[in-house]
Amino acid sequence: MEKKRKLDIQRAERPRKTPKSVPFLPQGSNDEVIDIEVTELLSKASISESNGHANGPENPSQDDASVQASTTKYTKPMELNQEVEFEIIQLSSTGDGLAYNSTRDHIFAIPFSVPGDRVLAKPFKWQGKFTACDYIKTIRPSPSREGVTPKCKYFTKCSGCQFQMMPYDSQLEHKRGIVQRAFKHFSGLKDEQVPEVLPTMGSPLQYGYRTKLSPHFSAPNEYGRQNSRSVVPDIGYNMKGRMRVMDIESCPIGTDILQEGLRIERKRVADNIQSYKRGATILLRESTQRKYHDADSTETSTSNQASPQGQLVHSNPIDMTLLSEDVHHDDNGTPSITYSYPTHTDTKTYTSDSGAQAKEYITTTTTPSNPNENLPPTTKTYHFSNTAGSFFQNNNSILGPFTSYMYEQCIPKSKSTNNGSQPSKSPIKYLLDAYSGSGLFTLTLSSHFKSSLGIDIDARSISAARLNAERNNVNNAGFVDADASALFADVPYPAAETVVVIDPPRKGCDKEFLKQLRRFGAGRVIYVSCNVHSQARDVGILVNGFHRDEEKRYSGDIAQPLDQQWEEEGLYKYEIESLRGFDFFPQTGHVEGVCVLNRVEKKMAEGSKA
Ligand SMILES: C[S@@+](CC[C@H](N)C(=O)[O-])C[C@H]1O[C@@H](n2cnc3c(N)ncnc32)[C@H](O)[C@@H]1O
Repeated sequence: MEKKRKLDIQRAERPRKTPKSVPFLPQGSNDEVIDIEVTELLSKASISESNGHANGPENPSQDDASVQASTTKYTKPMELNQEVEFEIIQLSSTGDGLAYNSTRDHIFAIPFSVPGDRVLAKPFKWQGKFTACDYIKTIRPSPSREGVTPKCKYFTKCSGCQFQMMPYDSQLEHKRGIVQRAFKHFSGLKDEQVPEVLPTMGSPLQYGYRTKLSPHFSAPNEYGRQNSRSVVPDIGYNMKGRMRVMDIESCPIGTDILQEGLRIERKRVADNIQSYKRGATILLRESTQRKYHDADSTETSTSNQASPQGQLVHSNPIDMTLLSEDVHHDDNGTPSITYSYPTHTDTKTYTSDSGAQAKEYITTTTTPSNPNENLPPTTKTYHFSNTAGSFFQNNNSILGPFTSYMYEQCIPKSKSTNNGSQPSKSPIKYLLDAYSGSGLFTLTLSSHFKSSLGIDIDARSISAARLNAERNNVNNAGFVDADASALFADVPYPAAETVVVIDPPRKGCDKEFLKQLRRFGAGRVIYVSCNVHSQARDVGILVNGFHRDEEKRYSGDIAQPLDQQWEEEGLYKYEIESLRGFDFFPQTGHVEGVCVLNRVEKKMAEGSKA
């Protein structure tokens, strides 16, 4: 009986089947993001039409127009699969150029195009309000493309990169807009609750930066396998807009050693194709071994105790001026590349074994908190080893500036935030690192704190984090291998003196985690995310306790109380101090968001919490 009741509940909670004109769109997915932006564009067109129309309503509000646009039954705008010319008017957060049809009541989404372009494209998938198109060619390029040549021969076919035709500054500015729109559409917050988004921090490397590649292939041809023929499938990435793999021999956003690895692993698969019954993904992960010139031995041959000869935490400034680069293949054809710098040499290798160890170095640079002291910036180099198949950030070149930024953000600098209220008066002395992985933040931020605690659900990452703490001589950090929401079960730190760093996977935090965070009431929160849409939703919950209501979205009412009980229990709320994007993935449409929040002090005295 109980079992049947459960099943009924599950059924009732499943998304209801919606009419074709209102498809169910997974929250924060690319489909939902483009749907919202297309709706907005159609609303604009409908407002300008109405304003210019003698019998139209006088000054209809934006909301009226949204409702109108969202409830219309859409008709297919044209036969698909024929080539048409379009004028691009806007770039969506999903990286598609958007164009109106001639009657401005339908949108076409054309990848690899920018506003100002006139392009030839082939509509292939009607999706109600808009139609997805294949890019064919640019007929009249926008002036903004001038001087930019895509570096990849697969660009405009492969789904990996969207922006190789854009100047890098424009990519960064566009990503700032993505963060802005994410908070406008997904947080449920009022404009005055969201500060101006700071300029996107660029990546030092804009090509050759990815330290992990994962090309894949579909099931090898059955006929070939049965007849012992070598029929090698395409090995690479999905074609843009299709679930079909295209053959990719090189990927210029990958690091040099991974280009070598890609060539070798493609050949390995081709030579052994008879042994594959199914498709597979190939892991390629870079690993670095560093030798400092001021130490007489490499790190791995020294003990874990810092010694003048073989320092594990390298505190002297390092000079990254490249002096020479030497590609080497050993007798088995295994490649390595040695890069020489004035202070050290880095030897890069790659692994395709998800259980092998991969190693990276990250140098944080921090300026003294009191500018009057006139002290030089302090640099510290950490090294991280982790299992190649576990999570680690994929762009090493930005991790130095990024962790330095994170370091600066841990402690509030000014007495008031841009919203005019005050950050916690209690000094921040403790760090809780939720979704810590192998300890990137727990360790690089550790010198700020009396004590730090990292938590991650991946046991392999937590073992790596403990070893990384030892190897980097970080003695004030502990790690727990558990679900993030367990973090608040028995926190040893006073809430007002604690900063919580959150860096969840793309789907964001679950409600239980956010509820517990608001109950604990950490003095400061830094929310890092590779999906600014789920980040905006979660930040909305921290700030207002409100969330977007899926059912009501189409009637323009997106902010609903999450849970009356939360409000009655008087859980802490937050306000946003700053918001900024980081370009972890140049040439692609992705942006990493960092949102810094302060606890709002309760009006009534609640001494026991703080
Ligand atoms: C985006 S990664 C961030 C890792 C780390 N902060 C870093 O930058 O290297 C997200 C991490 O969340 C972990 N994770 C996923 N679901 C989790 C959960 N429910 N509780 C705790 N950790 C989780 C994953 O194992 C992964 O290490």
